[in-house]
Amino acid sequence: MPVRVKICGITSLCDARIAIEAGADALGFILYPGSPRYVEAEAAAEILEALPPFVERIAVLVNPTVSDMERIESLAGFSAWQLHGDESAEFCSSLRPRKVIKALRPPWRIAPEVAFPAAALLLDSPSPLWGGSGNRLDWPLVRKFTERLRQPFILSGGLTPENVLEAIAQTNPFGVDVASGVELAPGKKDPKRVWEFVRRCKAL
Ligand SMILES: O=C(O)c1ccccc1N[C@@H]1O[C@H](COP(=O)(O)O)[C@@H](O)[C@H]1O
Repeated sequence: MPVRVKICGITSLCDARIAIEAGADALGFILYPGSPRYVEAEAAAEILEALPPFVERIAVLVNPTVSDMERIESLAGFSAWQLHGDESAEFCSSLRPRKVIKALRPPWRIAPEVAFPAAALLLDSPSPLWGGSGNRLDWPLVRKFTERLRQPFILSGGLTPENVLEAIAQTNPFGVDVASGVELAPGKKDPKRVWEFVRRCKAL
């Protein structure tokens, strides 16, 4: 199965179009105010309205309340929710039927054999800002953990056009997710790096 690619930290329609033209499957919008890639829900909604179909639109949040999510839902049409904080299994379960991607950082405190109530897990590296650190995960450790996993997982954390093929070869993820590794500056994508990242993933 071809690996799915998410380009995260989109803050403008121009960058969204670059990622789509490059062949990305999903775009991520950081709705967490502590991030240098923060985009207000109203601004994200304007970008989403201009996007073509068949592109996943992911809202990235850190420890949201249900009412935060309901407010965003009233403004913008996201297709899935990437929860990047300390959200519990019970909280994720309560969000059904929304599609949840739950981000986890090592040390992983879940048993991989027990399905977590989320459409997918996203494995990221530790970060003081919850995400977008550019720090790489220990891929052999990821492999060991995911071998027993019973649901799709997305690899993230410090991926770049230069290392993504090695990361995929070592971990065999359902998808890959990149924010800082394809940027000119936080919140501004580098078109060449976006194209190169997607091209390498899709050439597999
Ligand atoms: O990118 C951010 O600023 C961010 C902030 C808060 C939560 C998640 C965030 N991004 C996610 O972090 C990972 C890894 O990013 P990077 O490629 O290492 O820069 C990725 O899943 C983003 O979706």
